[in-house]
Amino acid sequence: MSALLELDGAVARMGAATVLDGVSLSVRAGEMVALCGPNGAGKSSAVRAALGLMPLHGGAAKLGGEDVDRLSERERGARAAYLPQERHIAWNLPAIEVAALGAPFLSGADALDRARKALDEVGAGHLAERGVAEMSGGERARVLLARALVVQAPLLLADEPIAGLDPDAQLLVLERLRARADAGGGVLVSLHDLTLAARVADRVIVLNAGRVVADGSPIEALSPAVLRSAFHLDGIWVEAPDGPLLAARRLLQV
Ligand SMILES: Nc1ncnc2c1ncn2[C@@H]1O[C@H](COP(=O)(O)OP(=O)(O)OP(=O)(O)O)[C@@H](O)[C@H]1O
Repeated sequence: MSALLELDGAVARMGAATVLDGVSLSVRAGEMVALCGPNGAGKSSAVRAALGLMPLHGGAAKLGGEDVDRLSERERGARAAYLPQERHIAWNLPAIEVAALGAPFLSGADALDRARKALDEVGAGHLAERGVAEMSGGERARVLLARALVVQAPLLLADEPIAGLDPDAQLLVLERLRARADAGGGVLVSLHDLTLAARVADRVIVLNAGRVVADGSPIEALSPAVLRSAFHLDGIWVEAPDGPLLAARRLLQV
């Protein structure tokens, strides 16, 4: 079966900068892949390129085996749900109506029903009637995740979905994404927390300066050498009761 998402030697530039420099990666059904890397490594760019939201200067981006440029926006939307890093919502609508926007092709009642379930799933059922402009950043993040879950596309791309969330909410969100993969969907999630990435993901892809520098099982990909070269960390993995735990300190000299 072909991958749900594929970047094949993707090259992208912004102004004079090359932000993706021959990136190849894939996400298959049933797989949760964490995209890790330091600030500016190209994680958001890779996600956007995969969705056809950033033009490529070389290589290819495919969704469901088809070149993304050949797909209409409606077809892209049916193949992939996208939770962007940006959490701005222009209109002060109740959370349930914002979440229902993830299912524009359903009747109003069905969309609202699905939206209510998704809000419950992310622990935001109590916020359903509240205007999104009257929420904290973390509450709004849950509403936007609910909107992405409402889409029910085979693939879910989430760009730093746990940034700014409290620890319990971080684990809840990752559990929901994990559940998507366990139910047969593909999930690509960018994460800065390497311990959480190692605990939830089947595979970790590390980007640095627009290149893939590791792709493998979490502990393999986040090896001491990669921690050192990509993250400037002196780190080791230790076995803790709930899974691997990264013990790391900054490298003073690289
Ligand atoms: N509008 C822009 N114009 C020029 N360069 C940009 C623009 N947006 C991003 N970049 C550059 O593109 C590179 C990749 O950015 P990207 O947002 O993909 O990184 P990231 O890994 O998601 O970073 P972060 O962890 O900080 O969110 C960075 O070097 C960044 O400075």
